[in-house]
Amino acid sequence: MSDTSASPPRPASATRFLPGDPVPMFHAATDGNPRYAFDSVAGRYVLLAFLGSSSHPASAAAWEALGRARVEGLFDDARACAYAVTADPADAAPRLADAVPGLRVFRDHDLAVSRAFGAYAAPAVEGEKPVYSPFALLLDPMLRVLAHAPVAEIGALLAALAALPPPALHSGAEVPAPVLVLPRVLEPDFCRGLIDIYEAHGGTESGFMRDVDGRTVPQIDSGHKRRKDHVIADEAVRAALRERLVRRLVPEIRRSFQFQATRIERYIVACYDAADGGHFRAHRDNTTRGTAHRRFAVSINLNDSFEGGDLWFPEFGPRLYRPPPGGAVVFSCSLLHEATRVREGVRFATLPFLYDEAAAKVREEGRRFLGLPAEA
Ligand SMILES: O=C(O)CCC(=O)C(=O)O
Ligand SMILES: [Fe+2]
Repeated sequence: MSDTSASPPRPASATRFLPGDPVPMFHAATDGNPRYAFDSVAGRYVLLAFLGSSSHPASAAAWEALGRARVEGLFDDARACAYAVTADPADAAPRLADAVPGLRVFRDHDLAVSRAFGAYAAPAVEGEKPVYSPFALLLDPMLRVLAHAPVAEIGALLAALAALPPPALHSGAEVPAPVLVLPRVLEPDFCRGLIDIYEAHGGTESGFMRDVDGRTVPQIDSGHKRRKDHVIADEAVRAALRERLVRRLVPEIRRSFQFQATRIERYIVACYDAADGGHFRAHRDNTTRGTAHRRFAVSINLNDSFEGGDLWFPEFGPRLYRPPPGGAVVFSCSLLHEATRVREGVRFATLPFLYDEAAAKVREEGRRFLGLPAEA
């Protein structure tokens, strides 16, 4: 966005992030996960402490303070969690070690994260060594800055965190997620027909996309996602589904979001079965190069004879969303969302992604990175 007004004043502490600013998303190694996705921690308060190295006395003291606060119950992964960022290989466990739930360590040995957040900056004078300026950020459940402080003053951030309301009330009152809930998209007979197709063919365990070594490839991890999908092969059924989306869903997306959807990805009947713990944990739908074109995700339930199997949007609080059979929940593919575990029965759904002509160009580009033939 271009703007002719002056840039905001520099904050007093080392961070260039001011209250209200969204922070960069990143992947970094923890001891438990070589590619921990920071964007997936949204939905709770987050304390992100750039320590640099615990060989700095102030950073060592901040680490101690985080550990004490965790023991006192401040960091539990539900209301809040904390992350220390170290660039120092000498901080390997046990010097700095994860204490789950609540406290984890990012191993930022290439300094990519520290650089992105301005904790590690090139020297002002050429020839001098770059400087690491340890500081901490307190983030809201949408991963926007609430407060910042040099690590020596981390106590002030911990006190501020302790005084905050539950995450769902961080903006003062509970707000619904910016999603569209739309009943009556598919008729009961049409829903029944799609379930019949699934039952006639069965489904195959479906993965999720991840970028690995520059390619977007499907991954199977039953801890993250458990669902079987049948890809609808019958062109007449695809056309009938498309017709209903164009007639009943596309105009409502235009009304609510000023977006003209012209393309559909994915004609599937998905099945989350309580018998194998069907679920899909918190994720966003457009975070890989092969999926960057996706604009709106659509969840249309085909039945209602199940317990659990709700959608929720952690960045916007704990409210659950469950479209009636034949009804849709439509949401931006960049929102964090989760399909909760089906506790009883079987949930059938059809789950298209919508995009437009501009995004079709992005998809064409993205095909180069797909590690599998792209679906029509
Ligand atoms: O089960 C749902 O309604 C959502 C599925 C989902 O998030 C996905 O397939 O990416
Ligand atoms: Fe999704």
